[in-house]
Amino acid sequence: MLATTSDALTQTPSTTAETAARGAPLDTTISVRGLRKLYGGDSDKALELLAQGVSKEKILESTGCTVAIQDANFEVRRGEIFVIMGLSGSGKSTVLRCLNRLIEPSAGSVVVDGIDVTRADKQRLLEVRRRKIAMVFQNFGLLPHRSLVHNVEYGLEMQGVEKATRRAKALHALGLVGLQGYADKLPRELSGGMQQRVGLARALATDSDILLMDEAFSALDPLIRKQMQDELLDLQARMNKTLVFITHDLDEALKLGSRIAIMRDGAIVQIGTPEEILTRPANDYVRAFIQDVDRTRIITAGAIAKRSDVVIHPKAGPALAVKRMRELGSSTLFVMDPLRKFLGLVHIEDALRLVSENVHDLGRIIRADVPTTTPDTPLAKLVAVAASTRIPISVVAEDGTFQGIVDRASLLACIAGETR
Ligand SMILES: Nc1ncnc2c1ncn2[C@@H]1O[C@H](COP(=O)(O)OP(=O)(O)OP(=O)(O)O)[C@@H](O)[C@H]1O
Repeated sequence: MLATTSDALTQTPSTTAETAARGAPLDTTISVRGLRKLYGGDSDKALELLAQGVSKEKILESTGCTVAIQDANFEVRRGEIFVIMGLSGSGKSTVLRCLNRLIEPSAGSVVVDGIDVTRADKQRLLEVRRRKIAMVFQNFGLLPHRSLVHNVEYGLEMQGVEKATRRAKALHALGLVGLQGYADKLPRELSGGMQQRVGLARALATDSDILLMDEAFSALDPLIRKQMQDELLDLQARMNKTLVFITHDLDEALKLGSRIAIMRDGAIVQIGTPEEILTRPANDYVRAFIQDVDRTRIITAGAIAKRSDVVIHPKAGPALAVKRMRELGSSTLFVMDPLRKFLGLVHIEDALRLVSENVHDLGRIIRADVPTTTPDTPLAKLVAVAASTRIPISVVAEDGTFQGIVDRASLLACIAGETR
């Protein structure tokens, strides 16, 4: 496990005024507009053809330019894990490296916390790279003859941090990734997973708010990879960094991503939360991509809960309850008070009995002992519950408010891969 810290690396003061002035939402930390990258050949001519909608293949033929990014537009929100996913050659690494201008964009803008990186002079760009954006590479990028603590200190040396402070920060960062006690080892004495932790520690030690991670876990074997993913999520929850994470692995993207951008042939074809991508794929390409995913692990009760129709207020009375159930063709109604607090359900037979006994208090027949779940529960966890009862499962938030119901039909539709 990565160690807990009480003094998590602090965020630099936000430049919200600057950001707002540029028209981006306040919680945006990276804003990418009209980004294009062409490699080789006559790029002016190629950009012109690209603007005219000419295909990548034709552009390569007539100008010798490879179009790596066509026209990327996206925002990364502060504190999220923004995953860029796509097959090999789709342009992921190029996009990532344009964010800190390790690769020079051919057109478009990248604004990081109000700083237009694409127009920054050399000095400003160096500052951004040293203090705002750190990078974690797939092949770890460690210096083989330096001890781990010296490797982690490297970025701080570049920042000009004096020796005692950088040693303290490096040791602290090694502790964060669970490598306390390994400070004096050499990289070759560590496993791949441990080496990648050092890569991560080096990025964390710089205090950068933004971490760019390029296929950071792809070189690790599956078990270690899964462990590192869990630990990254844990670390992220405690440190509130902003992460841009590149992967070609859909499962990894779905597991880590607050939002995912799916790339194809240099273009972003969809940006959405894992649930949005699974429930509302933008086109056939995305649909084909996600077809084998176990959707019930990702989609939550809250996402498919039916919110309307099925509720009644406790004061409504049994006659109205019976009428509503007949209109809906349902044998149950879910009762919530005026503050949306969930009270339970009423059954049609009980309501009919009250009507025949001329009793008006619906409260007497509310059944509180019914299956409930929280909105963030993955559907996979509800399958057994749904199989053991005919009553729909009530989705109730932690504060007791009623969010809707999940019935067997919508659960089965989701398991069968039907998108809504
Ligand atoms: N230095 C370069 N010179 C010419 N073409 C390049 C260069 N770097 C990348 N490309 C091309 O740009 C396109 C996008 O490459 P990029 O490496 O960004 O894709 P990727 O999605 O990150 O792929 P991978 O997962 O294999 O790293 C590809 O067609 C690639 O061949």
